[in-house]
Parts: sequence; C-alpha cells; structure tokens
Amino acid sequence: EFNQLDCTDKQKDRMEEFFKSKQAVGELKQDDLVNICELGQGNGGVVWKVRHKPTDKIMARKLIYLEVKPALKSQIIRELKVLHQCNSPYIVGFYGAFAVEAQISICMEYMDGGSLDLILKKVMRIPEHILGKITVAVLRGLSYLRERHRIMHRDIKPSNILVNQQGEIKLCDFGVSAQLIDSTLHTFIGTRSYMSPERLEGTHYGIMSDIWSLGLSLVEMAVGRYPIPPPSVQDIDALFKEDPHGCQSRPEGFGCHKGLAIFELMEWIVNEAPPGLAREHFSSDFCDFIDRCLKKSTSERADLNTLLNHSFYRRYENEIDNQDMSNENKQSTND
Ligand SMILES: N#Cc1cccc2[nH]nc(N)c12
Repeated sequence: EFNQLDCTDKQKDRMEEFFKSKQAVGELKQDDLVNICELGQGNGGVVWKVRHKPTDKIMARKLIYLEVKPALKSQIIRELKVLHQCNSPYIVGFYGAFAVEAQISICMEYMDGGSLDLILKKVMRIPEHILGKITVAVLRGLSYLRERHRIMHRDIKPSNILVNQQGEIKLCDFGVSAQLIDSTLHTFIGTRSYMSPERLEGTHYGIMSDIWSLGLSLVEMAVGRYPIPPPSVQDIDALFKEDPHGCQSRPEGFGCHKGLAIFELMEWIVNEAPPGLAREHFSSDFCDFIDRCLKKSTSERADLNTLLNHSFYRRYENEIDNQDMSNENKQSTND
C-alpha cells in the first residue's frame, strides 16, 4: 500500500541527486549568482533564473524587497532555514536564503516547465487527466507539510505549482516563516483571490483553507479562466465546441469579461454560491471532488484524508507511482 508520504526509488534517487548538488553549492553568496532571465512576478517578489558561477548550477532565485529592522530580517532568514528540512518529491528543492540590505533571496531548484499559471495562458485549459496528476502531487505535498512540519501551505494557486520536463509537479512559496508572513501581510497586490471564505472573513482558518484554494485552482485550470464570477453556460459550451480548424482556441471574449474589482470578487466568494464544474464536460468523480473542496462551510468541506481516499485521487495516484516504476523498468532494461 503506497502511503502518500512514501517515495518511489526514482523519487529517492532524484532527491539524493539534489542533496549532492546542494552540498556542492555550499553557502550561497550574492556575488556567486548571475541573472539569466526573469521567470515570474508576484507573491510579493520576482523570481529570476540564475546561474551559480562556482558550480555552474542553474537555480531559481526569488527576490523579496522588505524594509524591516535587522533583527526581523535575521529572524526571517533563520525561519527560512527550516526549508532545508523540507525534502519531498512534491516540494520544490531549497538551496538556501540570504539577505543583502533590503533584499531577501530565496534560492531554489529550477523547474524548467515553469508555473501552471503561465502554462495555462499558453494552452487555454488543462485536460482532466493532467489535473488528476496535479491533484495527486498537491495533496501529497500538503500531506507532507502537515505530517512532517505541522504547517499548511497558505497560498495554493496555479502560480505556486511548478512542473519540469521530467513530469514532476511541486509546490513552492508555502508559509514556512511566520515573520515573513507577518512582514508581507500588507503587501497583497492582485486582481484575484484563492483565499477561502473563512479566511476572507477573518475568522479562524487552517489546512481546510488550502483545500478550498486547491478546488478553485483546479476549476480555473479545467475551464481556462479564473472562475469567479462563474462563466456562463454559453461560455463553457463554446469552450468545448470543437474549433472548425481542429485546434482549440479561446472563444471570442472568453475570459476577458470585465472582471470584478478585487473587493467585489472577495464579497462574491463570501456571499455567493461556490463555483463548480459542468457535469456534461467533466467526469462525475472530478465534479464531486471539486464540490467537496469548494464547500463554503469548513464543516462540510472535505478534509485532506477524505480527499486522499476520493475516487478522483485514487484514479490518478497509481499513475504517478507506476509512471516512476515504468520509467525505472525502462531505465533498467536500457542499462
Ligand atoms: N518560485 C518559483 C518559480 C517561479 C516560476 C518559475 C520557476 N522555475 N523554477 C522555480 N523555482 C520557479
């Protein structure tokens, strides 16, 4: 019985490989890093693809600009060091963190497939079977953070789910430093929110809030646009109507509806019915999985263990493990 915290041999090999490359890098210094190109903006910072000159390793470096007292900055760097213990096939690798003046640098494993928000912009929408694999990786990543580190993610959304050419799917940007969270609370800049109703209302929230954010992210990736306010039935039908040219293109005006202002959108999340999937276009267990993630009341919402036993998760969990096994078998027959 594969436990969601177990790893396949292939995953163990990859983690050991990363650990060795991390040992080769040693302590990170600003002057050892050279920018290659920008990978993304958001989450209170900008992410650069960088090269570590002494080892020639490619990394991703998140830069957070923070005007805080030196004592707070040292506390943030100290708290970020917990990331050295966050070792899971579903969590992006961590090389180290350091501060230079008002800039905090978090250096991590470079994921050459990028983040799912940028992929979604290119492919219009993500097919259900891929969303199944994404769901397995996210739930296993959330399980790892909860079981081994007693933390929730706090910011599940497509831009914090990264992929690489080996088909790995990993979480990044989780709230490991309480001080960094506190110091950046006022810096929210965005036109959409993945926060749960209870979090927007300022009441108690926890891991169940991550489950809401996962559900909302999956609907967005399934449909191809942020799902609040919900797309019309016509929008959805147009989305799935085969394009006469055989290639999928975004229907005229789809997704570029006049969006709600951020506060209207937050009010919608708190006051209106949650979004869901159209049953004529998605499997019943995917629709049911989403419905259970997007219950507005946390007492009705599915918790992590319930979702790890849901038929939608079960359908894809073996695919990820067998994929590694089959890759291992292919590798061993090629050896
Ligand atoms: N964090 C991060 C991030 C954002 C966009 C692309 C990326 N590739 N590898 C990363 N770590 C990363």
